[in-house]
Amino acid sequence: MTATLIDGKAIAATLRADVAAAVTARTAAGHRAPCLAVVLVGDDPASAVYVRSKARACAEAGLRGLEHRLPATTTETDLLALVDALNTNDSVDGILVQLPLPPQCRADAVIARIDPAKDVDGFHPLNAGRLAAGLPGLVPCTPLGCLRLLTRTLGGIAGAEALVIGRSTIVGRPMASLLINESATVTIAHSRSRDLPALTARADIVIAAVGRPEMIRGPWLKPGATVIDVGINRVASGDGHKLVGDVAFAEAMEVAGAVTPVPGGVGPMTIACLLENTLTAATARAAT
Ligand SMILES: Nc1nc(=O)c2c([nH]1)NC[C@@H]1CN(c3ccc(C(=O)N[C@@H](CCC(=O)O)C(=O)O)cc3)C=[N+]21
Repeated sequence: MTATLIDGKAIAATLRADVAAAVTARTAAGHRAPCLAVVLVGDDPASAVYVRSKARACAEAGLRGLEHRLPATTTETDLLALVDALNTNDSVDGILVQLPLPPQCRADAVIARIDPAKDVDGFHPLNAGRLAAGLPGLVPCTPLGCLRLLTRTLGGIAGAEALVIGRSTIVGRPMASLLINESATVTIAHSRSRDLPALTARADIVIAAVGRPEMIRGPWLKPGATVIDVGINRVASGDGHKLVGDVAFAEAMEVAGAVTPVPGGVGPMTIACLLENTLTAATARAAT
C-alpha cells in the first residue's frame, strides 16, 4: 500500500488565490489593500530567504508588504521603538518580527509589545490565551496551515485520535488547542514521553513537530493514519544538503493513508496562512 501525497504547495496556491480574491473585493469596495510589515534583525541567510518568499507571496495576493531590515547589533530598545511605531501606524495591519532574534533582543518582550490586533504570527500571549480558551483571535500560521491540510484531506476531524509530537509555543501547543477546538481527542508527546511508538500506534492523525530529522519511523504508525510533517531539517547529502522532515517519509508512505512531503507540505501553507491572517487582521481592524 502506498499513501496519498498531501500536496501542500497546491493547497496553499488555492488558499492564496482565495485571499487574493478577497483582497480584490475589498479594494473594489473602497478599502486599501491589507498591509503586512515584516521586521528582520541581522543577516541570517535562512531568515533572509523566508522574508523574501513572504514578500513575493504578499505581492502576488495583492497585499502591501513592508520590509524593515535592522542590523544584527540593534538594541532591544530600538527594536521596541520600531514595534511601537508600527503599532500606531494606521496603514499597517499585520506585524511579523522574524525569529530567532539576536541574543540582546528578548523575543518574549518584543512579541508582547506587538498590538494583539496586528499580531499575524499569533504569538502574543493574549492571542495564545484566546486560542487556548477557545475564543476567536489570530492563530499561529504553521498550526493553522496544518489544520487546513487535515480538513482538506479528511473532511472533519471530530472524534479522531490526534497525536501532536512537540510542545513548542509556536507549533505544538497551539496545534493541540486547534485540534481540541475541532473536537479531536488530543495527546501531546515530547522529548520526555516514555513510549512514542505506542502513542503513534493509536493515532489517526500524527502531527510531527520535534525538529529531529526522520525520527518518526514508518512501522510506528497506525495503518491508514494521516501524517502531517512540520519538520524542516537540513541534512548532508552527497556534496551538498537536502531538506528532510521529522518523519521517515519513504517508510511512512508504506503504512500511512496520507502524508505531507518536505519540502512542499506544511511550509507553503505557513506562508499562505500568514496572508490569510493579514487579511483577517485588516478586516477586523476596519470593523472597529
Ligand atoms: N516570526 C516568525 N514567523 C514565522 O512564521 C517564521 C519565523 N519567524 N522564523 C522562521 C520560520 C520558518 N518559516 C517558514 C515558512 C515557510 C517555509 C517554506 O515555505 N518552506 C518551503 C521550502 C523550504 C526551502 O526550500 O528552504 C517548503 O517547506 O516547501 C519554511 C519555513 C516561518 N518562520
